[in-house]
Amino acid sequence: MSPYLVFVSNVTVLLAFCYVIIKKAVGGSRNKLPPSPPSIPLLGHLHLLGRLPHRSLRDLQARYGTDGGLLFLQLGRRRTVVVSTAAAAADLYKNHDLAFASRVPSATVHKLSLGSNNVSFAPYGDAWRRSKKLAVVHLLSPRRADSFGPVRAAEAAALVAGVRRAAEAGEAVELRELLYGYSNAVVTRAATGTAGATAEEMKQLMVNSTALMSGLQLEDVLPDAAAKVVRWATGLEKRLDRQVEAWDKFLSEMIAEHLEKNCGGVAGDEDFLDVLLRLREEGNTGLELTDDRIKSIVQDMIFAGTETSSVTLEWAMAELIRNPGAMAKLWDEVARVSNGKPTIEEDDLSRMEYLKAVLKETLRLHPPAPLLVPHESTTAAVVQGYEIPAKTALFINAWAIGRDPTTWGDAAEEFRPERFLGDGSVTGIDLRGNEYQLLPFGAGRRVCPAVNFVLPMLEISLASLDKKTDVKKAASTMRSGLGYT
Ligand code: HEM
Repeated sequence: MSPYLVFVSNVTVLLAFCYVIIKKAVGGSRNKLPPSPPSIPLLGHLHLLGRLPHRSLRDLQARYGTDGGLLFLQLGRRRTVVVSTAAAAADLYKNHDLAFASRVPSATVHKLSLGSNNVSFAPYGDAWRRSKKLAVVHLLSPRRADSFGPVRAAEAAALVAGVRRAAEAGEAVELRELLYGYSNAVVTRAATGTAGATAEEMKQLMVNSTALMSGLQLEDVLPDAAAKVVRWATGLEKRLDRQVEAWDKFLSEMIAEHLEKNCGGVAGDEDFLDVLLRLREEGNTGLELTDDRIKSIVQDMIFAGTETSSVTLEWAMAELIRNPGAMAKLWDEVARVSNGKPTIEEDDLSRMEYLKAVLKETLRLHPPAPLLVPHESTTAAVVQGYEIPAKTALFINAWAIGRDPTTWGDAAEEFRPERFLGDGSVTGIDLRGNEYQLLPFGAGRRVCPAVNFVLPMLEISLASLDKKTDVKKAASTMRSGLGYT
């Protein structure tokens, strides 16, 4: 063979070899990520999210996903994995919980949460672990939750009185406002002992902060430095600074009042702020409880607890009003267990099985955080056979998982508390993240630490809004209606 032919054939073999290697590498790396819809430059898949992202994500999963239950999205700058089935959630929580235990960083949230020195937004690490332990052991333990029984009873009575007043006068009632007022009062009284005008001030701070934190954040699409310039140029940075100052002033006054009040020791039950100040004195949490950290933790509890609880109550009432059969069963149970007593007592709640099923069913269909709070991975992980790189955001679509017909059957979209009762199809499923089919509080390391605290708070208010309260009469004249989205 001529040297020329040898050269040409060698080059051809070499090129073919390179082609195969490159194709394999490119194709292979694409194959290693979960399936993904077509994207557009800069936004990636952001434009596909819509007004109710949990709904859009379920539709995207149905259209582009596979049985693995994972979808890969490029949301602006953020690589994101969405989990939409109980099986994928089980794999993730059982095998990769640690890898995904951090939070997606956000400059706005960091600022408004007073430096993320708290439980909800702290990145995974020693400080978060110690803060979480502190919350679980000292703030939200079953014993501490019990100690707030009188607060729940008083606020449930105020809620009932508000509804009755409206029903008797035949007036329109903003049930949403009353339920928010109830949740806000219980959570702020537990956190700081505060009610009345001060709780109102706190409510205003929360409303303003939520408006600044919700929706698309600049850093989602722009590099950090550019996002900072835009925040400064648009006045957003100033608005954030003002909001942080207002929180800081408010919480500093709160600490000063508590220190003054507690100088001879706390009389009666402690609120969260009392507990944190006492733990600082005792000095054995392994965490430096500076004023700033205490402020951030107290603010975190109020933020995490208020809206979630009031939205749950609102959905429960909405479902009961549009399902009169369920409402009647609940009222029968309340009447039977309370046996003619004028008010419901917390001891009665343990005998109200239908009430508990109503709450489970409400949280199944309407988890107040439908995508939980986004996590972020700190290391690469192989989930359901796909390679997920480090620094990938994770959305668990608890809303879609709660409505998946493979778990919940053909009537998955219907409100049927009976499914959790007797020989119902899913009797044994609980709310604590042990069953990956029902995840309103999340699961694993980042699970909500407040289940003990919040369930009696939700139960006592729902049981108290019984037949005698005339909630139906009041609700039938509701001005704004309940959220049916
Ligand atoms: C119906 C009421 C509530 C629901 C449905 C709920 C749900 C959740 C969810 C989904 C998460 C995120 C889980 C995750 O990241 O995977 C969470 C976290 C958290 N919740 Fe709740 N929550 C409720 C009430 C409360 C209350 C009343 C408090 C405090 C008083 C609270 C404190 C927290 C905290 C501190 C975290 C952060 C946990 C962490 O990052 O490790 N929650 N909650």
